[in-house]
Amino acid sequence: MDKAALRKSARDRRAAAHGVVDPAPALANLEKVLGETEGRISFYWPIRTEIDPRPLLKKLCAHREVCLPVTTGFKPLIFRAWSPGAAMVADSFGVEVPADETEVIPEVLVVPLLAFDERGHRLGYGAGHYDRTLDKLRPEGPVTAVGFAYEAQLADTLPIEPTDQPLDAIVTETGIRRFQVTS
Ligand SMILES: Nc1nc2c(c(=O)[nH]1)N(C=O)[C@@H](CNc1ccc(C(=O)N[C@@H](CCC(=O)O)C(=O)O)cc1)CN2
Ligand SMILES: Nc1ncnc2c1ncn2[C@@H]1O[C@H](COP(=O)(O)OP(=O)(O)OP(=O)(O)O)[C@@H](O)[C@H]1O
Repeated sequence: MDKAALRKSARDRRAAAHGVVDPAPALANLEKVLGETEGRISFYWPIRTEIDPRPLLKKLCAHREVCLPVTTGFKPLIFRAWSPGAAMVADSFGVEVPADETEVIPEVLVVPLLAFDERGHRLGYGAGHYDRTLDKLRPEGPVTAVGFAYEAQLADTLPIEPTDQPLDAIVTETGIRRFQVTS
């Protein structure tokens, strides 16, 4: 299957899970993984049928610094701090982001995705935002990238590009997969 077909299939499977699969176990698994990390966490503000990490964003912001990604074109993401009640605006890709433009840098990233495989590779929307972001952040210091998805988004095999940045872990409602990241 080519990437367009993989994206369509994964989008359909994600949509079928959304609103049907109870997200509570996925959130509990994500809380466990994030509890093993230190530093500022980037969450994401969900679009369409992405699994919603915001219950944990709202819970963890009491004792962790949290932020959200902002697109500025086909470039690495930048990040803005989030706190409850923060004013939000749409960014260049139509995703809600904090209006306060002060930039921060995360050590931990909760990464949205369309499909993932058993080796920790992900397929996103094709803009390369998280690949570019991890490529930039990883040489600057330890970064933990955690994919968050419905188990239905598992794909048999994904085409791997040289620029693909593997994930350190993938969390779904059925469990936690951890990977040895060598790059
Ligand atoms: N919630 C969320 N925030 C995110 C991302 C994401 O995947 N999810 N991103 C991840 O990099 C960045 C934004 N990048 C984006 C790239 C493409 C599209 C988009 O709308 N793409 C296609 C297809 C989407 C679909 O049908 O599901 C479109 O234009 O219709 C949105 C955001 C940062 N913030
Ligand atoms: N570090 C990088 N520097 C420059 N271009 C990059 C880098 N990483 C990825 N790209 C480019 O971005 C695009 C990413 O395409 P790919 O299909 O891998 O995206 P994706 O991982 O599905 O999407 P996303 O990360 O936005 O969710 C490719 O054209 C790739 O060449």
